[in-house]
Amino acid sequence: MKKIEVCLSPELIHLYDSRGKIVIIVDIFRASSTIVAALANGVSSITPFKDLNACKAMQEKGFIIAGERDGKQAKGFDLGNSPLAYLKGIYKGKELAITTTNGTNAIDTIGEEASQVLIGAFINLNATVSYLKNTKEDLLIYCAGWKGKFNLEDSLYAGALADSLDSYYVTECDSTLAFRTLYQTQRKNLKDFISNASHTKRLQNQDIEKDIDFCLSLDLYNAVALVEKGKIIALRNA
Ligand SMILES: O=C(O)[C@H](CS(=O)(=O)O)OP(=O)(O)O
Repeated sequence: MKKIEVCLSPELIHLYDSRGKIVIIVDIFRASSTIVAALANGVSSITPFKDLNACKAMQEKGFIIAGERDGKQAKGFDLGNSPLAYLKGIYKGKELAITTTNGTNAIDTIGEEASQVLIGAFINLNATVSYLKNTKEDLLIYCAGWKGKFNLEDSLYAGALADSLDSYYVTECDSTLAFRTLYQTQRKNLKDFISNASHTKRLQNQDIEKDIDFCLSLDLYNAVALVEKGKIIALRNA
């Protein structure tokens, strides 16, 4: 049977072997939610960058550029890191380049040894669950955390995904067991529970409560986000 594991922070990723596995990267506040929202609202592809200047240079190539550092829109960029910026198909058909504090950094650390790399968010949880049910490989859920530290919202997403896939995978991984159980106890109270998280408080100070609320909404979209040859694209479930 397939196996599932959860890596709670980029500082721990060297302890995991991603060879031949599906790796799903999660950064609920806000990069992975923003990536899924952008693709579901018609952005044709998203190229993630670790480096701010490399991302900015993509503007000359006709890309829309989104840049965020410490929760704020980076200087000279078209957009910051808000998923709400992509609603109503404003950027439909456009190519996007994006760099964020934690999320695109985590994407950068996963090499080509993984069999597939997905990007996960609560807003497409069920779509990702349906997709993964039909795959053969083991699964590694990789939480982007905050500046190397563990965070609650990414870990609870990992618990939600593990819980939804319970009959499809086995696990000997303690972080999977811990967060599946925490999700089961908090699932009816998820928004309130995560509102205590450090990252929620940090972003609330930046007046982006609407983003937080959006990122914690379940199953708004049926698109699955897949990294392919350095770009993130949408797969739509049948
Ligand atoms: O803008 C965000 O949501 C965060 C910024 S911060 O590090 O939490 O201040 O970036 P992300 O890469 O999406 O975690």
